[in-house]
Amino acid sequence: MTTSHTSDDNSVNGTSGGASPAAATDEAVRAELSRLRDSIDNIDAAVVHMLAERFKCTQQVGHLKAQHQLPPADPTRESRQIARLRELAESAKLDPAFAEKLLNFIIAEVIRHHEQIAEQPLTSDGTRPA
Ligand SMILES: O=C(O)C(=O)C[C@]1(C(=O)O)C=C[C@@H](O)C=C1
Repeated sequence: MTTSHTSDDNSVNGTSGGASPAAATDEAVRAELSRLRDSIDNIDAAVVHMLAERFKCTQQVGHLKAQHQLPPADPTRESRQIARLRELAESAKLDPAFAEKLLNFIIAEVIRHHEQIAEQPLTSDGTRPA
């Protein structure tokens, strides 16, 4: 959406009296921006909640791996995840390179957590503190 303003148009800063066509356009732009930002905020909240759930799962994986002396990283699994995510991204019209970078970023953090868990000393019952 584009808006053309003349050089003496000061409706953007709210001093035009509010009745000019430009002021009405400005209001429509502000309303559209606000509607889109509300959706962005909802999507960001969903992303945070989904990531929190993912990290709850990977924390359990970290404990399982530490308990059974399995290495924190599994490059074979990662390759499959990346190939799958790139395909999903393509069909969703999302840049596959971006999807891959994002997954690698998340996995790097998970591996860091796995390493921290493995470094924690075992408690008397043979488990590690959550
Ligand atoms: O599936 C595993 O083995 C995990 O530890 C989880 C996970 C992931 O975050 O998806 C993290 C590290 C591994 O290299 C592969 C995958």
